Amino acid sequence: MLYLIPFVGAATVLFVVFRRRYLSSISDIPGPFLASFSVAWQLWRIIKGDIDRQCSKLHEKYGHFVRISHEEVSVCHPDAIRQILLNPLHKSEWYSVVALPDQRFQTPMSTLDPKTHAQRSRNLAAGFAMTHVMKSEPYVDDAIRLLKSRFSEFSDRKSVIHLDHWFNYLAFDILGEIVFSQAFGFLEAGQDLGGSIANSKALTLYVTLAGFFQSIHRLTLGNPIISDRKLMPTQHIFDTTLRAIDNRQKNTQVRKDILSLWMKQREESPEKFSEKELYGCVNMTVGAGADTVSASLQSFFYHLTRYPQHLAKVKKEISDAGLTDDVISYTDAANLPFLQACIKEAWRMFPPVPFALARVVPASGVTIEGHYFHPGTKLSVNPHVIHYSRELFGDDAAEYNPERWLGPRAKEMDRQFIAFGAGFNSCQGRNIAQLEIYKATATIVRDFDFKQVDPKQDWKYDAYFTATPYGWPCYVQKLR
Ligand code: HEM
Repeated sequence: MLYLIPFVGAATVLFVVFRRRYLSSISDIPGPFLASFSVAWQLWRIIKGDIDRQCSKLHEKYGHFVRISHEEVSVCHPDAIRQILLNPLHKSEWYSVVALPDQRFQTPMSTLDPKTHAQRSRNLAAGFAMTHVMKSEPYVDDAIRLLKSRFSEFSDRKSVIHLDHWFNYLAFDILGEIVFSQAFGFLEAGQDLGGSIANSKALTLYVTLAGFFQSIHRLTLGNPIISDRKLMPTQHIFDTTLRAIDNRQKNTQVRKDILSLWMKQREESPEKFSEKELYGCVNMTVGAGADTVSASLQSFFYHLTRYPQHLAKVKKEISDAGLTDDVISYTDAANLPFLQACIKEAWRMFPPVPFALARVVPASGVTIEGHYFHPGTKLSVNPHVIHYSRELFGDDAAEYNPERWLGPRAKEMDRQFIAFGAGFNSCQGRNIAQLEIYKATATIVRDFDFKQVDPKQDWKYDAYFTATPYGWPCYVQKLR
């Protein structure tokens, strides 16, 4: 009888493959062969680091709907954002993995249903509110001032600078100030202290893949027994968070930072905000708020060095506005329309989260362009795919053209702009990101010029859940 086992195993696999490929409610949706019966295509493209570009190519070939796994359809359609992200639908199981280091550390991001998500988000709202974030502006100024002085050193020495490193140091240090009342010290040290930045890339790849294997993840590396022994690959970022909390306790000059507001919230309603949840949320904030900002700043300068006409125009706008403060204020930067268009276009060209934001079709089903999707199907919207759609952004969608945000179609395109996601799960740190990015771009573009060591060399990046470019060394020249 034993000799039958391989045959029964093979027959079962063939049956599952046949059923998924030919008898599923999404069998009529085109896509790669592997995706018609498994998640193998997604895993392979994530490991290759090009899932965003591959998805865009497939939409170019097949149109509005592409089957990217046996149970998931990527949608690139004028109604996609309204029907899928704003609806609001439950998030796919994938998101559970972002409870780090294990499932006891729940956050809004790891929460799948919109109701519980809203309740968890309320705990964090005061800390992320613009009125509170703005109180940190002087400390953001300090960090930008320090970055300027480090850039000046590179300029004086005429040595090569890697902006991916320096923008990450800036973003981490600002997070430290805003969340823990103290910079992490990356800018001061001029290096990746403790390998935090290098590790966060490995962590992102691990998390992006582990999201497809929740049960295995929870039984193995995402198991409390493992995480309590600090053996998790995700441990590094958690250690960074714990160290920052520890240092904050010793700090006699703690301000009313984000952590103080969240701790107050927990004191008032401990039943609604557990200690583990608080730690999870701090961890999520540190994890979400550095690479994304570094990617945004890089995209701004990378594209402007390649489009001198836009660079000249943004410099002129700042000069005409007579902004002479050593660090330009948030309000002044927010009032420069062309600068704002350049920033937005940088986000459009390079959304720092270039991954399928997947939601689950509810019992009532979802119909898009007459196509009925059955309950349980995963529908996803990928910011990169949407932003590069010629149907949504015009024939020049692949071109960096900030003028598009000042033209007659700007409002219409704005509805398709999803660098920060959309709906209940959209980015809660957007105010912080905007504060630092508006100020840093305005100040640095006014005070420095960058030239790529090899102007023909494209940057590199690996698209996991987030993506941060690298590999475009520059020379920097101080202007004032
Ligand atoms: C330009 C920089 C940033 C971009 C483009 C960005 C983009 C995003 C995107 C696309 C999502 C997920 C949406 C989804 O899954 O549907 C997200 C979630 C999130 N981001 Fe950001 N982000 C940025 C910076 C930040 C910063 C600086 C922080 C905090 C300091 C932050 C905190 C968060 C949090 C907490 C979530 C989870 C939201 C939730 O599930 O309720 N982000 N972000």
